[in-house]
Amino acid sequence: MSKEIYENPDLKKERQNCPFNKEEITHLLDGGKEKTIERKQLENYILSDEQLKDAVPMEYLSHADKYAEELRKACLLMHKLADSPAGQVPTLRALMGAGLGSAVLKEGNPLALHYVMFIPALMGQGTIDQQAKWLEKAYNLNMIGTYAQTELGHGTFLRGLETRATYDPKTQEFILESPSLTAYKWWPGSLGKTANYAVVMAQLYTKGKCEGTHPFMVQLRDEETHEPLPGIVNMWLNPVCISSYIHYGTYVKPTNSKLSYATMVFVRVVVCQDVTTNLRKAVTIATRYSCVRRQSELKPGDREPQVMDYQAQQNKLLPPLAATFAFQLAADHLWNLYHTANNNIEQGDLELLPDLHGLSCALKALCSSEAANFVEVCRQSCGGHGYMSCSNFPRIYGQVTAAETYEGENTVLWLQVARYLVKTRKEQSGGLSVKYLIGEEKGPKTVDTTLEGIVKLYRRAAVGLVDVAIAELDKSGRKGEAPHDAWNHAAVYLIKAAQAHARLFVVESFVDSLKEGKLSAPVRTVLSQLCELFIIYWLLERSGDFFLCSNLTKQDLLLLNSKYVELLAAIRPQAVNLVDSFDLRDEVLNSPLGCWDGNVYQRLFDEAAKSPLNQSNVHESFHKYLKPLLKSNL
Ligand SMILES: CCCCCCCC/C=C\CCCCC/C=C/C(=O)SCCNC(=O)CCNC(=O)[C@H](O)C(C)(C)COP(=O)(O)OP(=O)(O)OC[C@H]1O[C@@H](n2cnc3c(N)ncnc32)[C@H](O)[C@@H]1OP(=O)(O)O
Ligand SMILES: Cc1cc2nc3c(=O)[nH]c(=O)nc-3n(C[C@H](O)[C@H](O)[C@H](O)COP(=O)(O)OP(=O)(O)OC[C@H]3O[C@@H](n4cnc5c(N)ncnc54)[C@H](O)[C@@H]3O)c2cc1C
Repeated sequence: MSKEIYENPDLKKERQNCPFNKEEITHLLDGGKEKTIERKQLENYILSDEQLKDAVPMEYLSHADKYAEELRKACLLMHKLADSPAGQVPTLRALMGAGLGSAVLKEGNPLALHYVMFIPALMGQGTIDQQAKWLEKAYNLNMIGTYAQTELGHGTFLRGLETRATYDPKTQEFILESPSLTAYKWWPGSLGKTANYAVVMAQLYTKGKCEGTHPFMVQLRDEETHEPLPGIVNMWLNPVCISSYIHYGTYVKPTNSKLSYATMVFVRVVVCQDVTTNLRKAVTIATRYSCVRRQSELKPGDREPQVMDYQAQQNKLLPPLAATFAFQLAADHLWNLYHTANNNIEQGDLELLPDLHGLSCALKALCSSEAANFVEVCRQSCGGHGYMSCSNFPRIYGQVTAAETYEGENTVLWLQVARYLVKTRKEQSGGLSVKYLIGEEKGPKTVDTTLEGIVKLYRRAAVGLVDVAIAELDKSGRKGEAPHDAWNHAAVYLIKAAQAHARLFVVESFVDSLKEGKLSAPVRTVLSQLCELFIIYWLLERSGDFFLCSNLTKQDLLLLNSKYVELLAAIRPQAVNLVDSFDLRDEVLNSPLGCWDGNVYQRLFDEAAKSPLNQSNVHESFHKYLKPLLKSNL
């Protein structure tokens, strides 16, 4: 007799009479029906493998055992990648996109940097010959690489990196050295114990002149014994300059000195997708739990309500739910720009490079910071159970907050965006992705609170805040301040302008995607409600920017507030159906709070029972420490 599949009755009720086709949204997020099929096949292929499951929860292992267990699974995963029926590269791309890696490797993937930075660095910066020599070896995992740029003393300021690569014309070799403690490479993933090669970013010196940071291929460990090569601690020999600019002893400048930063641009684009995938997990966990959890009293004398019926809970969870769609669509736009710009760069056309740099910095900083804030709100919305390690919120939060720092600390990236915006506005040229900065904003300054009207408000804020920042820079200049001091004293305005630009891009991506997309009427309705909710939410959160840069009035704001709470109520009935559309398997969510069947309490209890402390009634430490204390009559 088939075992009755339990489904929490409240969740079951939430799923009845769904007014839209969930699969249509799943296909939209996957990039089409075929992609959904491919993803589900990959998920089955990976998640059905018993050897990829944890014998005991990772949190109960020692540091060394965690590393060994993650490495065991990562190596097994690589074999499965190589044997994948879909092919290695499509499977890898699906693995990275679907957040599947973290479903299997919960403490982190010791081989992630090999795929996310080492191979992209070879592909983006290696010469044809170097790629012929190393790419196959890297794809076949005959070498494990990392990307070693950050040092103990420098992570942000690349022009300040201390590692030196001095070219010796006699031997035609580069001598790499770490001249000081602060020059030690620090932070690169896999560098400590896993990688045997690294792309090392170092200052290139030739004929006594520093030519700036360049990438070098360096072997770190013996391929057989894995022992560090001689002198590896503070002196490296025999590195090879990737995309060598040394021709017969003479340095030939690259067309753009920032092309050596290309790997970071790629990862910033990838990070936008990754933090969105993590946010989708957090929203799914919190939404399902909020429909299972009944607490307190809404109507005196009534049964305890689902906490999702509190407007306060909807205000916590529906903006992040909407954000997952907004960030996904913006990340898709950025990915397309990345490919176009990269193809052009390969043909020597660098026109889109500033746009790509500006936009990748903007979206990486915006998506990572917003996702981190929203994940924390999702955790808090689950009360005490949200604080448990098994809820998976601590791990998801750790992953998204890391993204606020790595690949360019967010503040530093905001200032990069501001530099690009100020230049575009002042020079009235270039800026293909910031066309609104070129020429004056036409049309009346009256405000209408339609979707189009709200988008116009975002544009006014984006261009207005750049002008406010420029006015500050000019004011400082008139006072005789040097440009670098004026820049530093305008930082607050510059960052606000950069953030307003990033939000405009996300808002326009969302609105334009709904206009262009071939959507059924029911899906268009619910996504339009989410879009309107999200752009009003952000406007209300940052109303000062809009008051400063448009004719927005107090009445407009009150009207938008009313519209916002109406949208909360309108979307509430579809919350579970929307997160079900993400099609995230329980193994990917990895949380008793977010499981599809809503059997939360039993699963929480089962998780707690796995703790080593729950394997006996009295832990041995009682006899060692507590009992003597109890007897000591202090
Ligand atoms: C099976 C496995 C599956 C695994 C799946 C896992 C998926 C997980 C997803 C993601 C995981 C990611 C893991 C990543 C781990 C982290 C890695 C790292 O952190 S690597 C190190 C990152 N470090 C940085 O980002 C450093 C930040 N600093 C800088 O980039 C630079 O110092 C700077 C801040 C940009 C300043 O550079 P610099 O001083 O040289 O330039 P400026 O003087 O400011 O500007 C001069 C002009 O150059 C332009 N510019 C600057 N940068 C770029 C660029 N990158 N591209 C193009 N142009 C650039 C700048 O705009 C100026 O132009 P003008 O104004 O003069 O025209
Ligand atoms: C989880 C994780 C994984 C990582 N993996 C790698 C890796 O694989 N390879 C690698 O090379 N690196 C890696 N890193 C290092 C990472 O790239 C750096 O930590 C990051 O670039 C920030 O640089 P920093 O640590 O020097 O911070 P700092 O720049 O020292 O930041 C300290 C403060 O100074 C401020 N600040 C710095 N410059 C400016 C400025 N110009 N204007 C205003 N404020 C400024 C920052 O905003 C920040 O508030 C990793 C980091 C983390 C957290």
